[in-house]
Amino acid sequence: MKASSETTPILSWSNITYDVKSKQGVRRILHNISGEIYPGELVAIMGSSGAGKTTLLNILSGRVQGGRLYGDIKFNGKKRVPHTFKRLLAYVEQDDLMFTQMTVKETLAVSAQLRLSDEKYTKEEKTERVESVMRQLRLTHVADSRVGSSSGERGVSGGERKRVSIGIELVTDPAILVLDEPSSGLDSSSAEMEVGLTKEMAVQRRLCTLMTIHQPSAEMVAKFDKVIILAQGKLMYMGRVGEAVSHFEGLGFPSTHANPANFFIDLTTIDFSSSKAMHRSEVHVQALADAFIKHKESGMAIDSGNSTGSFASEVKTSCSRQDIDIDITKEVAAMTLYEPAPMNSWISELAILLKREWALSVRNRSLVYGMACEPLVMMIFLGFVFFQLDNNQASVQNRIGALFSLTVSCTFPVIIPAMTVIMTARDVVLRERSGGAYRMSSYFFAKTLCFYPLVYLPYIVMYAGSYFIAHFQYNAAKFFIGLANMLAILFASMGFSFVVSMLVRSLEAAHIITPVALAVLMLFAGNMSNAKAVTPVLRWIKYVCIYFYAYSGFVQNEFTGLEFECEPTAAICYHTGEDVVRTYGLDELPIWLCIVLNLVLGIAFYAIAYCLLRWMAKPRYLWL
Ligand SMILES: Nc1ncnc2c1ncn2[C@@H]1O[C@H](COP(=O)(O)OP(=O)(O)OP(=O)(O)O)[C@@H](O)[C@H]1O
Repeated sequence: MKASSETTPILSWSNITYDVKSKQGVRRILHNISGEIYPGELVAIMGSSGAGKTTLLNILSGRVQGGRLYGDIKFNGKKRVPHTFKRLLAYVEQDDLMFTQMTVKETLAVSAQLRLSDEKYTKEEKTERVESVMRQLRLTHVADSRVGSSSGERGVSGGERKRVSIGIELVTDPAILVLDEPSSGLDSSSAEMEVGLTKEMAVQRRLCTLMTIHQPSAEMVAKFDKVIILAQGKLMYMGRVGEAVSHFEGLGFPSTHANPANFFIDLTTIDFSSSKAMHRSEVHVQALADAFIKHKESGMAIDSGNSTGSFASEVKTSCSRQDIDIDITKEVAAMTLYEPAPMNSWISELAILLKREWALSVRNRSLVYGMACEPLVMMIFLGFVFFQLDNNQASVQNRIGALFSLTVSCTFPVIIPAMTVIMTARDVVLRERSGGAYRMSSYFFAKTLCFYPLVYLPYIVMYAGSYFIAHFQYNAAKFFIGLANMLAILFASMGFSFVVSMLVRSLEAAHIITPVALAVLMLFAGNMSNAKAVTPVLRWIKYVCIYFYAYSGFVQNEFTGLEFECEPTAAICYHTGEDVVRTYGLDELPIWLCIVLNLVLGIAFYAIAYCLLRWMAKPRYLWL
């Protein structure tokens, strides 16, 4: 594709300079980088590891966070407006962040349904868009296969998965496609196919495509319209591949490689083998950067006859001829809290997300079986360890133990799996959110609503089963009050799992922190310590403790109205259930208030989790 000189570049940037703070002071990551891309061009950013490829890509995509950014970026010749620009730019991340249990077609369909406006596209048009993207990306034959993952979950191949990632973005019909290392983790033929298809789309859709790439094959390089070569954050070259080779040859570095990419990388890689070698290659890179500035300024290739040999030897011996950093355009990027505008109504988002979340939940076999089996196992043990409780003094201890086990079983087995599921999905959700796919509130509702049937149904069976097997007080009112108490602690437990999922960064850390936090809270339930005799300074904890309210509710509900036999030899004898409740200090709050307070705690947990999710998902980008 030939870029016509009379068209305006779709994206142009000048004097991009990016600094970050490091222990040694300010570190310059990019130095005065300028360039432009025209519609229909496929441009590759190349350079060795740490050259600044991803940083440049992120800056141009408006995704850089932190640090100080200078320069100027224009979209279609004008200053970029975050809302318009972000809608027209599609960013494909290096890691394929997708829901592994969804099929290829479902994944693309959800993206189209959420990200294409209902006002502009009919359902049929959205479906046709998905079909056309699948055809274009050669995904039709795997349309109904699960996406899977590279870490063992069965699904499509690595190349197909990468193409699904691209498809998710392409269904929105962007003007600019940005890909971070699209070939990483792929074998050479898949990587070539990837670049080939990207080139095809660039031509067919007049899509401007910018990608970072490490070490492309000669066949891949031949498909690039232009290359941007970076080293140490400095621009070594930007332009056509063939001209790049002659540019460097003109500077006295003849290519000995069949693959131009290897030549560029060899020429611009910093040699870290010793401090002397490092200094030498830094001087070399600086000289190449200066030479390119000169090349651009003169507007023509350096006459090889004049400079062959002399430039190369100059590079080897001298320091930089000009400090390219002194000419920074002092336009500093401001932090923008870019909130992508939703494409569709809240209800329509909720309906799409509910369908997807439900499909994800029921396809997660370990979650479904785990959630169903754990309460049933608990029911059998609770029922038969405390089988047919009677009214002797031993039954007091058994009731106390059974009710505490019931309380605890409504926390750990719910919180840990729910937390794992929420945290595993978090990165995909944040990716979707950064593309403006939906509001966080609709996602939050869909996620919570899908958990309820999975959790509540098995627990209701567990409660009813253990109630009758253990023979708690047979009384309809008591049965339903106990059930309400259990549903309240389950509600609070799920809220708790959301808070931990939003508060803790890594799943490993969450798996350590959560059991410790729950074990501490358990001390305040009123079983291990007397609810009224806790160390005064720590007593407030019981009022934010889901165990305390639930246990208090269960104990009062079961014990009130019971009378116990007193054996003549018994050292301690409880005559009535009320005596037990009083002795344990669990008569402080009426049962209805215990239920209400657990619901209030649950609502508070959900509210905190929602605020944390919104805060986490709110993109804070430096914007030029
Ligand atoms: N926010 C930051 N804080 C500190 N250092 C940073 C930051 N962003 C980038 N860097 C550093 O800047 C350099 C360039 O990083 P970048 O990820 O852009 O390189 P790259 O060319 O994409 O490398 P690779 O091919 O290995 O991914 C690296 O040394 C990196 O550690």
